[in-house]
Amino acid sequence: MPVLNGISKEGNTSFGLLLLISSVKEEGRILKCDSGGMDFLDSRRKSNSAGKVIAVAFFIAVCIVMLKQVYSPSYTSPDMFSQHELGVTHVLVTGGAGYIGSHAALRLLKDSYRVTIVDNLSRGNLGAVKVLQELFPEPGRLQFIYADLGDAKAVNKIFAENAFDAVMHFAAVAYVGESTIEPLRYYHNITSNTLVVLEAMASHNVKTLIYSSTCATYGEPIKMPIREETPQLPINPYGKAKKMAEDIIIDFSNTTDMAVMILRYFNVIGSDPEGRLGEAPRPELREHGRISGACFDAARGIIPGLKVKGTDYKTADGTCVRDYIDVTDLVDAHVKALAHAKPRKVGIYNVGTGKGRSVKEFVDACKKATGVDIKVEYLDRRPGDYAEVFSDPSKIKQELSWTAQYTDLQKSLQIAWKWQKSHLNGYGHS
Ligand SMILES: O=c1ccn([C@@H]2O[C@H](COP(=O)(O)OP(=O)(O)O[C@H]3OC[C@@H](O)[C@H](O)[C@H]3O)[C@@H](O)[C@H]2O)c(=O)[nH]1
Repeated sequence: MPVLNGISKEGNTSFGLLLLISSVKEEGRILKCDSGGMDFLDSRRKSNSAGKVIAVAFFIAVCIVMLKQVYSPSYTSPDMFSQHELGVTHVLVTGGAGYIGSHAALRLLKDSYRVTIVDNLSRGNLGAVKVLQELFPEPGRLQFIYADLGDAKAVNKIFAENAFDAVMHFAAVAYVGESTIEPLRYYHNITSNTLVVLEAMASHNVKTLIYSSTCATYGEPIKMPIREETPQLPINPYGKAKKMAEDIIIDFSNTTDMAVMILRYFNVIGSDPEGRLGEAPRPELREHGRISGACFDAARGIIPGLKVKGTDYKTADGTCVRDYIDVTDLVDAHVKALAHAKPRKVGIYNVGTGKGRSVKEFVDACKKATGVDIKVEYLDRRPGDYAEVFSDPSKIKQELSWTAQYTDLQKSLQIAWKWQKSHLNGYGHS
C-alpha cells in the first residue's frame, strides 16, 4: 500500500482516518475498510450486543468520515475556491504532488495564482504538497484534493465545487519501460483519464488546458532535431497513450472555443534551485526508473551501481541520446504557455534545450556533479527505447519567448544532488 505508507510517514493528522483504508488502487476507486477495522468490530461483538451496535455505528461513522476526507479538500475549505476572484487565475494542477507537477505548483503560487492540486498519491508525494502548504499558508492560495482522475464522479464533484480558470494536466504514469510491461495501465491512466478531465472541463465550462505531452510521441524519427511537424510515430505504449490523448484533446478542442497548449517535454531533470522540492520516485518502482533517479541512487549507495541499458545503438558512443531539460525551465514554459493560450487555438511546442547527450555523457556529468565515482554496469537494451531524440526548440522561442536557461547539465544535476543528499528517503524522512 504505497499510498497509505506515504501518508502515515508524513504523519498528517488530517489523513489519520485514512489509515483504516486497506486498498487504494491506482486507477480505481478507493475504499474498503481493512482487517484492522473488522478486528475492532470482532472484539466488541464478544462483549455484548449493545457494544455491537455501538461498534457498528462507530464503524459506519468512521467510513462516512473517511469518504468525506477522500472526496473533500484536505487542507482548505472548498468555499474559498468556489468563486472566481477578480484578476486571480485559479489553476487546477493534476498530479501536483508529483515531481514536475509540484515544481509547477510552486512556480504558479510564487506568481500569485491560486492553485488546487488533485493527486491520487500513487506516484506523487504528500510531502511535496506539505512543503508548498508551508510556503503558502494563506487561506485561498493552495488546496489539495486527494482523488483519482479515473473516478469521473469524484472529478465532476471537484469541478462543481471549484471555479477553475485553467487546468494543467500533469497526472500520469511516465515510465517507458513499465509501459511495455503494463500497457493497459498506461492507456487507462493517460488516455482515458484525460478523457475524464476533458469531459469535466466541458461540463463545467473550463476553457484553458495546458497538457503535458512528451517527445516519446515522436518515436524514433529519421531526422534530427525534432520539430513539432515531425511525424509522430510512437514506438512504446507510453508514447502511444500520450499521442492518443493529444489527438482526443485536439479533436475535442476543434468543436469548442477552448484554449489549448500541448507541451512535448524532452527528458526532465534538476530540481528547485532553492532546495525546497526534488525528484522522489517510488523506491518500489526503481527497476523502471529514469536515468536521473538511478544515477542519484547509485551515488547515494542505495543501489550498488548504475545499469546502462543498451550500448549498441547507432549513436556516437553506442548509448541512447536524449535532450535533458531542467524542471525550472520546464515550469517556466508552462507559465508562458498559460499566458499565451488563446480561445479556439491549439499551440503545440517542444520543450527541450536542442542539445542531445548520450547516456554515457549523462553518467559522466552525474559523477562530476555528485563527486562519486558511480559504479557502472553495461546491460542489454531496455524494451521501448529509441536511440536518439533531441528537440528543435525554435518554435517555443519564437512564439512564447521561452528558451532554456539551465543548459549546463552538470549544474542542473548539482542542484538536484543537493536536494537528494539532504533527503535520503525522499519526502519520507529528511
Ligand atoms: O537505470 C537506467 C535508466 C535509464 N537508462 C537509459 O537512459 C535513457 C533515458 O531513459 P529515461 O528512463 O531516463 O527516460 P526516457 O527517455 O525513457 O523517457 C523520459 O523522457 C520522456 C518523458 O516524457 C518520459 O516520461 C521519461 O520517462 C534511456 O536510454 C534508458 O535506457 C539507463 O541506461 N539506466
